[in-house]
Amino acid sequence: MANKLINQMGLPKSIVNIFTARNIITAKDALSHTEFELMELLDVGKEEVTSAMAHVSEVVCPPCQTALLLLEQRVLNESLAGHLSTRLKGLDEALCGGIPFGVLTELVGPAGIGKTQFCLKLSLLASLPTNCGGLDGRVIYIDVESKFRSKRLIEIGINSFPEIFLKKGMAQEMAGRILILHPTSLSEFAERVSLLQQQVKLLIIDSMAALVLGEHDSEASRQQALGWHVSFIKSLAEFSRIPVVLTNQVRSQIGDESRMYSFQGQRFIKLAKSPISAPLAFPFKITSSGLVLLDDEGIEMKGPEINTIHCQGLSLSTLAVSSAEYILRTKNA
Ligand SMILES: Nc1ncnc2c1ncn2[C@@H]1O[C@H](COP(=O)(O)OP(=O)(O)OP(=O)(O)O)[C@@H](O)[C@H]1O
Repeated sequence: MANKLINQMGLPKSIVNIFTARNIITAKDALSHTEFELMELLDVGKEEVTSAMAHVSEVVCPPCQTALLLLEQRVLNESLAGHLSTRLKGLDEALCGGIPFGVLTELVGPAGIGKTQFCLKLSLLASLPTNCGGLDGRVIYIDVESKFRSKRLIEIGINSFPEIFLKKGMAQEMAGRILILHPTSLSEFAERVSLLQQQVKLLIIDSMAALVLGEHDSEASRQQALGWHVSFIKSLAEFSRIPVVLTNQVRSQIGDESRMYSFQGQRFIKLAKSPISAPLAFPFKITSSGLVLLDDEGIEMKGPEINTIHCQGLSLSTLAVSSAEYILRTKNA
């Protein structure tokens, strides 16, 4: 707007010529002066300058918007952008339809909480036909630590969508839509990024931390690499307008990193850092059909508790779903 040309604003030709003669070409050039300076510079009267500047300001000023209009636009953008339904009623409602397209969604929690189980279910949902509520697409599943189990995928499919998975050949067809990659680095994946054009409707990276840790020795170089990785994946999400889900394991400062927690108490999915939802926590369990919410209402969390991940020795164990800034947490959060 500031670079808009004075001679294209519908001002009288006489005044345009005076501006041009004094090398005042754009709206910015004109608006950088006070009216008195312009009177002196252009050698014209106050009335003419005031009227010309009012016209220039009007042309370059962004149109007025009400709060209601901004809200309506946001809702419209959201619905155009789309969501991948998780089929977890409370979570979908809080997320305005599910995992959003075009942005990164991070699943973070301790080992064994259910991040991979959640990813398996999302993969199935993206590959299901649209008349069954899916996206009828292909999925790229970056399985960094070789935790993908096709047997478990089929088990979740049969128990969640028996009408599809029990039909002859359908389980194979659905599973065939999920392409598993085992890159040892993101650069290796980046070389195959053209795969995203082939009807891919979901990208999963399980786990992001492992992808970065595998490539770099020192903490400083990891953090630097993470910045690059996140920008790259963010732009992939924005460019391809598909949901991108990353997992990230929270590790205990004291514990043995490799062992799974036993989760004696209740597991919770917390919705943290969502730009559209209240900070909610949903109790869940894992069954043969995948993650199941025990309550669709959710518990509203007040204060910093929403960003806390509980793991060992506590009754509350958490899987956090967040769709905002990305933080590499290699220590107990
Ligand atoms: N068939 C099943 N029925 C019920 N629960 C299951 C089944 N298969 C796996 N689980 C549960 O899933 C949990 C493991 O989840 P998952 O592998 O998703 O963990 P994760 O968060 O991805 O861990 P990591 O960070 O180590 O990859 C186990 O606690 C187990 O209780």
